[in-house]
Amino acid sequence: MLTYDAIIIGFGKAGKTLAGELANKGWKVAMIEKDPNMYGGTCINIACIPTKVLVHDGLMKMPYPDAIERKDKVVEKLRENNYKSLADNDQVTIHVSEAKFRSDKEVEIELDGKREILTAEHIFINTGATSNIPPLKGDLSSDKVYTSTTLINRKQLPKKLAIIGGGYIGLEYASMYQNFGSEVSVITPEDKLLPYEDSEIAAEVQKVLEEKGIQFIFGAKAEEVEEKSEDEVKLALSNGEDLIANAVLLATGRKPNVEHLGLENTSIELTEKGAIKVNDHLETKVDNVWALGDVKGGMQFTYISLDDYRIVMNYLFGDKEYSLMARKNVPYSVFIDPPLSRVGMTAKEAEDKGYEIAGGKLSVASHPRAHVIDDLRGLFKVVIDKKKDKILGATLFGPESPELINLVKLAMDLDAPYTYLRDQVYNHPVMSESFNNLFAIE
Ligand SMILES: Cc1cc2nc3c(=O)[nH]c(=O)nc-3n(C[C@H](O)[C@H](O)[C@H](O)COP(=O)(O)OP(=O)(O)OC[C@H]3O[C@@H](n4cnc5c(N)ncnc54)[C@H](O)[C@@H]3O)c2cc1C
Ligand SMILES: NC(=O)c1ccc[n+]([C@@H]2O[C@H](COP(=O)([O-])OP(=O)(O)OC[C@H]3O[C@@H](n4cnc5c(N)ncnc54)[C@H](O)[C@@H]3O)[C@@H](O)[C@H]2O)c1
Repeated sequence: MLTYDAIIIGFGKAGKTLAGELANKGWKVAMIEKDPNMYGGTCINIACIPTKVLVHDGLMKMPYPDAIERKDKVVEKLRENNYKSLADNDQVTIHVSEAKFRSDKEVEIELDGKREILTAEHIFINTGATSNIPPLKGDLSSDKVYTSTTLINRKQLPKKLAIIGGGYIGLEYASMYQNFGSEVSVITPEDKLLPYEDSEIAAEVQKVLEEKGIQFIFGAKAEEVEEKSEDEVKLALSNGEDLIANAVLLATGRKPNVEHLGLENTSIELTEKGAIKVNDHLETKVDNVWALGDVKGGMQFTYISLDDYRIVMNYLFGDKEYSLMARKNVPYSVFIDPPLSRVGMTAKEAEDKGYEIAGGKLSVASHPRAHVIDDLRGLFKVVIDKKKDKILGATLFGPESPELINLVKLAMDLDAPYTYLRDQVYNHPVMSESFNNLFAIE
């Protein structure tokens, strides 16, 4: 049996950051990662970074095969950097193996062809999530059926791409592949786009994406996939329509990676949605066994995984004050063209919670910077608590919104009145100066 101070399962954002920090504090750390192509985790290898390289290169009108090649180089470089950051640390041992719990504090791996048991007082589970495969009849192992991971390894641009699911992945891939020149159809069971977003902005997103040429099929599910020819499949939809495509993307959510983890050999419990159940400090039902990132459910973002790391570090070495409850406003962006970004509540959510609200609204086309960059698409909206003059939320659909939203988040976290963003001296001509007008609320 090999004994460590900490065992970390999964080389994801929280896990790798934690490994480095614990090692720097003198802990002997075992990092277990099942796939050497995943050093650094999901984000840099198969998710945020490769997709955003492709989003960028699609906008630049780079030919698709060249963009795929550039994406591979970026990923390789980042993976190598991530590997080195831990491999060069004498306190860290990297084991390449699938990890499986044998008991609450024992983890089995394969080492030099033999089974080996590792133990530690502290164990951190950071195994991420994996694509949900929808219940679809037909051969899902077909070389024309993809997940978000496999589609971006396809070397040749699909002429016709059918996307099942209209969430983050569905929309980002739709926008990106349309920019490269694919004809894209998105099939979604909902009756409109982005049902949880401000409805006026969601309608604007739909209009802009449809103007790009993306087709949306609402209120429908894909039921069966059937090979038509060497490079075509037929999708049978629940509304009776058929769709012919060269590639099908399954973009129907991601589920926590708990399979094969041997949790049945422990007292660790799962939530109804199959995530690892944790308390406010991310500890599981077993003392000193923690779960961080996608595997513990909730919002699935890299920066949430990083913030989970902060919670655990604060608990182990700090004042124990930081927790899930103490986490402030979390912004997010969907990297469609132009991007959609959001923090806090929509007007409807605020009203449903009983706030007396006022709203600010600005068409991107009315702002000078939009003319400078020749992109007039989009709409910005903010929601204010009328009684306290505080910002309740912002939904920004337009160029540079992924940067802008962090300014609003900062003002909200600092509990600043909305007039703070309204009355700032901003430089010019930039997008943030639109806040002078967006927050000019009666
Ligand atoms: C296509 C796509 C695009 C995305 N874009 C963004 C974006 O732009 N911005 C953003 O913030 N988020 C984005 N996300 C979400 C983001 O990628 C995830 O939230 C984040 O990577 C989760 O990180 P994590 O720390 O939970 O673990 P991960 O990074 O998922 O790491 C888990 C690791 O554990 C390993 N593992 C699993 N099981 C075992 C086991 N039993 N033994 C050993 N190792 C194991 C896996 O191989 C993996 O390397 C995107 C996701 C996808 C799919
Ligand atoms: N920019 C970013 O930060 C970013 C980008 C991509 C992914 N992500 C993360 O990855 C996660 C997963 O993304 P996602 O788009 O797969 O999930 P999602 O939960 O955002 O959307 C899934 C969509 O699939 C639909 N769906 C479910 N079952 C279906 C079925 N059988 N047929 C047709 N449609 C079906 C749902 O109605 C929903 O619209 C997101 O929650 C997000 O946190 C983040």
